[in-house]
Amino acid sequence: MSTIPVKMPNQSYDVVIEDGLLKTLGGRVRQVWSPRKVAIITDDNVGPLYLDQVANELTAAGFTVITAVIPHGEHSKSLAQLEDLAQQLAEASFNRTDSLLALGGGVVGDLTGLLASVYMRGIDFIQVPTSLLAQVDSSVGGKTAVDVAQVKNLLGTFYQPDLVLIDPQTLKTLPQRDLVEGYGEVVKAGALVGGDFWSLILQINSPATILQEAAKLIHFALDFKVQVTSQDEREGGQRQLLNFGHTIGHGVESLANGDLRHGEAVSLGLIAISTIFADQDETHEVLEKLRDRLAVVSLPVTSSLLTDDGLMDKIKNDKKNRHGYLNVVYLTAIGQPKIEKISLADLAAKINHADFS
Ligand SMILES: NC(=O)c1ccc[n+]([C@@H]2O[C@H](COP(=O)([O-])OP(=O)(O)OC[C@H]3O[C@@H](n4cnc5c(N)ncnc54)[C@H](O)[C@@H]3O)[C@@H](O)[C@H]2O)c1
Ligand SMILES: O=C(O)C(=O)C[C@@H](O)[C@H](O)[C@H](O)COP(=O)(O)O
Ligand SMILES: [Zn+2]
Repeated sequence: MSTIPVKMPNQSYDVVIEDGLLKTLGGRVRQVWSPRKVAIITDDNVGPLYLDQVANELTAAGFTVITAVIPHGEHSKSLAQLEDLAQQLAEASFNRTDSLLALGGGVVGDLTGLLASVYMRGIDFIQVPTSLLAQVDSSVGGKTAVDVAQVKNLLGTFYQPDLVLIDPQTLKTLPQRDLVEGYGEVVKAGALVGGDFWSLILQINSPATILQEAAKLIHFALDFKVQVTSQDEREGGQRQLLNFGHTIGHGVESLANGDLRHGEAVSLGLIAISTIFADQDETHEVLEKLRDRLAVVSLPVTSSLLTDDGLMDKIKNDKKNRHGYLNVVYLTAIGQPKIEKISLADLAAKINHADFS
């Protein structure tokens, strides 16, 4: 068992990582919350696997539980789904003293976090991430969102959970495609950090090894994410590093309209931005190292979406577009990230000239 304490400017919370933690979840939640009504929000894949167990744990710990099950997948990160959940809370007479628990992947976590931040102008919530992506990235740091007008995370808030409870055992039921896509975010983080984190990534050569090393990967990724987000919650500086691979990644994810998982889109985005900046021996080396690590687990490293005519239109909608300029992240070496301001026109020209084959 290990606990990573998170100290944000206005709030502190713990990230607890423990095999089998779901079995003691009620007691853990009781340490941070007095008895109250709790709505567990999950999706229709995770619900049948873990909802009864989590609901029973909370009930035994003295909470009054209601449950809401949403359809799985990115399309549930929508205003319609947010409204539907708010309606369910209102019907159950939820008020400001009641709380939410997100049980699922990044979709459930982002949506539940947003709902918690706006329901009656803010109620408490806890993250119980069950996908690799959510355990290494989305459950920590407080970004919440839904997609609107086919723009990723267009409406969202920064809103921190009261607790993050991670049981790596839940990854055993995660379908292989979802395990591997989550690993896309791990490669992103490992490449930013370098050192022992990257050394571990060099040992991963199959989905089975991802699962075997999951606990260590979660620790490495979250140590980094906690350190960055606690110093820069609102993304004015260093937090921009966590967007490595996301400028083009979010663009291709939107273009794919549900056919690419987020981590797969990030994989393409990492390769695309590294290709664009591969103008010296060292940056070429970075590109080849990333390609090798992503391809070894069959993450996508090339796609016709990277040369799609509509890609720049999607990128223009990025919420980090400031008067026609974006800050993008690339690496001069593994563990050596750089943030560079680039105009949309220059980025478009670089994308047009790049060889993404
Ligand atoms: N807030 C953040 O900081 C942040 C960071 C990274 C990504 N994200 C967002 O996270 C989302 C992607 O998250 P995701 O990859 O977890 O997708 P997801 O939530 O859709 O989960 C992937 C799939 O795995 C299933 N699943 C989850 N846990 C399972 C388990 N233990 N057993 C069986 N099936 C399980 C889900 O039902 C779903 O079908 C994207 O919307 C992305 O934008 C947010
Ligand atoms: O926590 C962050 O900050 C990140 O950028 C993590 C990303 O992996 C994540 O996909 C995030 O949701 C992207 O945020 P956005 O602000 O680009 O929508
Ligand atoms: Zn991401």
